Amino acid sequence: MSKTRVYELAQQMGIDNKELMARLAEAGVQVKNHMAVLEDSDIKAVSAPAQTPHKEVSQEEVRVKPTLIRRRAKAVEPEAQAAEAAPAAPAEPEKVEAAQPAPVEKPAPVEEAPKRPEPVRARIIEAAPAPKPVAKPEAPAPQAAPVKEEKPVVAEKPAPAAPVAAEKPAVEAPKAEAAPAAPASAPEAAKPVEQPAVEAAPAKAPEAAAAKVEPEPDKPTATRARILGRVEIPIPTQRPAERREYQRPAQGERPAPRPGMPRGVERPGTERPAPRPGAGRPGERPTGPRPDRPAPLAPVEPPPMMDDRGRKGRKPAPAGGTDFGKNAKKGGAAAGKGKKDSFKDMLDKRERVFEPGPRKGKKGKYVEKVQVGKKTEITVPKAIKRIIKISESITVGELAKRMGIKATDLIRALMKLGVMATINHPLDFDTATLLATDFGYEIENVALDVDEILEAEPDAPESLIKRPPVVTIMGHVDHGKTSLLDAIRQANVIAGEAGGITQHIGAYDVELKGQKITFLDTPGHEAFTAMRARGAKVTDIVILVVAADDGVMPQTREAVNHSKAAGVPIIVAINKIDKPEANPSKVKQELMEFGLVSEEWGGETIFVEVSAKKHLNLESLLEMVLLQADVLELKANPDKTARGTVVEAKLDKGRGPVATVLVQEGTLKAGDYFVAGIHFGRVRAMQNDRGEKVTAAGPAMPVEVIGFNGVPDAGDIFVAMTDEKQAKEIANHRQMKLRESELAKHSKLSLEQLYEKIQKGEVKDLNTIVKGDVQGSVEAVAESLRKLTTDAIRLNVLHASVGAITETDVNLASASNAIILGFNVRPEVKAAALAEKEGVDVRLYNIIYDAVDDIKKAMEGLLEPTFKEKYLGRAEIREVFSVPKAGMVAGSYVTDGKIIRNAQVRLLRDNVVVFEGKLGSLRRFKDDVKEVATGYECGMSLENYNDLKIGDIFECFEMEKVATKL
Ligand SMILES: Nc1nc2c(ncn2[C@@H]2O[C@H](COP(=O)(O)OP(=O)(O)OP(=O)(O)O)[C@@H](O)[C@H]2O)c(=O)[nH]1
Repeated sequence: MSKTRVYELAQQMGIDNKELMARLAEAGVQVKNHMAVLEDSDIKAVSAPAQTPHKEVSQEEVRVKPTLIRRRAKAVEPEAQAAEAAPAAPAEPEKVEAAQPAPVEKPAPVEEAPKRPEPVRARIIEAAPAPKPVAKPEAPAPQAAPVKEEKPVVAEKPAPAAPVAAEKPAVEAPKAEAAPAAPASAPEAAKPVEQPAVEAAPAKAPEAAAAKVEPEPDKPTATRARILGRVEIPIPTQRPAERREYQRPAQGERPAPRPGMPRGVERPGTERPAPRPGAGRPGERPTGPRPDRPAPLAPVEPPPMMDDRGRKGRKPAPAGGTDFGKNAKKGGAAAGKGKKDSFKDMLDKRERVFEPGPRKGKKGKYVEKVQVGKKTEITVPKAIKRIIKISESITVGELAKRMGIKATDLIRALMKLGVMATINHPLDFDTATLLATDFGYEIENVALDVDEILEAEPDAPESLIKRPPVVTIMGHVDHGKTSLLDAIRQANVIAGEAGGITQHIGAYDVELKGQKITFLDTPGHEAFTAMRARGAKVTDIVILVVAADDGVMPQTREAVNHSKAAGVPIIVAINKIDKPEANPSKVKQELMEFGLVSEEWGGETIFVEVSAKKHLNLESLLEMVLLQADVLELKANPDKTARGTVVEAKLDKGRGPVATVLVQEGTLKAGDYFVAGIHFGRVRAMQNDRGEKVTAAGPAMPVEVIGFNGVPDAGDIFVAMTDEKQAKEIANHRQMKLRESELAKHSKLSLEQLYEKIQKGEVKDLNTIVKGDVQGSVEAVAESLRKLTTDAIRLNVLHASVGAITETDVNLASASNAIILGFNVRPEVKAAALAEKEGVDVRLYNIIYDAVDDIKKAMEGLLEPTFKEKYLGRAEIREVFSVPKAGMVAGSYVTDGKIIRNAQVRLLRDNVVVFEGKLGSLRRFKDDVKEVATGYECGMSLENYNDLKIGDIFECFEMEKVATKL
């Protein structure tokens, strides 16, 4: 080769000029620079077999230590190519560690291997120059192992092992299409299996080399490469290689590598797997790529991904796609123009795709849209809308809503005024006005003038007709009030409506000679007073019962005073005249001092001597009542909407709230709307005291009305209305008023309590809440308790109503440090639990006097350590059986706690105690058991009590001795 210059040869050899010059120097050829012309002999000198491997462009091997070779080479086998393709590897200066020096038999250089134990650094030579050697057919020819010469890897220092390695690749040349690193014959040189690392780090060499491979694909097939050793592959730090199946292409159908697109890039799945630890024994033949293992050095994701993304319109990347980093440009340039993206580009592209940050894309897809929001316009309502109409009061939340502001702002404004309020706090007209003004609003009070609406219109005299008198019986304890009422009623029933079943509805009417008399069935002045305190004027005539054998007693006196205060005429019934010791005269005499002078003694008071027991003079008593009624000229207009008074009320499990209404004027008809106290409703049904259904009730007729929305209080004025809306409004209005007053009362009370405690030291207030089964007893208890107030202790009844003790009651008690007194009622399960938690004392009684007695003792500090009931559990009756000998047995389900055989038990029906005593039996299936826990069924019977009904509740408890609290 004449006129071959150094740089040309270097190019042909795929090495750089310096290196060639160094080799030339080694070979004794002196050149000045890369432009120097070389003689053929010179060229031969540097192309000597021993050195050929070094001249290989696409492979380098370095013996790092005796047992380790670092090598970078282009694979001969497809796998190898693929591996190379894993071009993600950083540029060329890849360092690969070969496991062993790979002892090789044949080629001489192999033998040298052991002689060169010193580690050598390998370097991949750029692929660009590699093609040239291929073009030189003679280069490989001269040597026994021409293939070796084509080794793509060139060690800085000739590595003897390299040639050895080169031998094998030859065999695999046919498949070596992929061995882009090895031009033409090169494929053989690079033993793919051995150099995973190399493949991982292939430079651009592959592409260029691959292109050259095509011309002589079959050349290398003659021999088979041998394994020199294993290459230790550094653990990739970039990104894990993808695990893909490698499919070895069939011989002959090897596709020509496209220029600019390295094999590996196209087929990333062929990355060579990492050698297993310990697998790198010298001479061990590689088993080929292990597709099941991830290639450790496959830092770049396969391009197909990009293709898959279908991103179009991107500028085609230059060839030399495996280049990265500093070699990227170079490689790209060297490889010429490719149609595909370079890896770097692709990587960039990929990054772009996944980049979370805003990025300006072609379509603006990733451009952050900064939209400037439209400024909210603050609208000012028209003057007419700035007037808020309220009805007496309004809650904080509602006022805020109407003004279009936040409730918190309003609460803040209230705090400035010194009012701590919640969103549901009611504001009166004045406060609301004050607040609204601050926010530019006006408040208009459109409150209902309830009194005006409910005011009874005066009736025209001609519309008034005679009505029956309403009578209340009063008297001292045990003087026979109840007996007299019963006797009158009994006599009346027998005389008139035999067969009628008398009902306790709190009032009833009797008839005498065609004239009716209505009796209120709540004897005692407490009830009378309580009703009167509510503004109810119900009673026309009072029958004062005085036992002829006992005379005037304290309560007799009270009754007289109450009656007089109410302006109600009194008819005195001297009872028990059947008794031998009866002394009616004494009674008359005693009553004189109260201004009750009998007619026979020149007075105006009617006295009738009766015997409730013997039914003596009952008729004459009634006659006197009618006579008195005549004197009173009791009249009413029946032809108008009804007005009346609630006499008694209760919550009936089946029918809901039920109240006995005494109609005082007008006529109440079924279907009428009405308002009663804080409740309203519509008359769904009515029945009289004999349980008969009635459709209309005229003046002085007591009827039980169903259709209330809540349980009214005794003494509530009942007004029938034609307008439902109005009835509802009035009731709601009253409710709000009541709440306000209760709130005020409670806070005032506790403040006073605190003040008094500070001022008076020992003085205490005792707050109570009274719950009972019927209104009458509740009123009576409340009244009795109030009377217990002494100089030392003031007794307050905070709340008294009909029904079970609820959580609300307990809460109120807890807040006011009150005790709860229950009469024939029980706490609901949740209420009992809450009471326990809050430490609220709940005392349950069946007898009013027991309660009063307890309170009295407590107030006097005489309350002895007592037994307190300990709640154990509840069971609900699901089925009732009649068992011979045993009586009624209840199939029950324990809903709470446990039922204990020997504990005490009470039977509750609608939360009212109907029996208290002991269990007769407690069984599970056929066995007697000591206790049954929650969730189990059992059979229960009561000792001496058989009135068991489905739905009744057994409440199990035991008595515990506790220290007195009060
Ligand atoms: N001998 C006799 N005994 C009577 C008569 N009326 C009532 N008694 C008895 O007197 C006792 C009390 O009678 P009640 O009707 O319960 O008296 P009360 O006034 O209703 O009693 P309290 O409800 O406790 O206020 C009972 O034992 C009655 O049997 C009567 O006319 N003659």
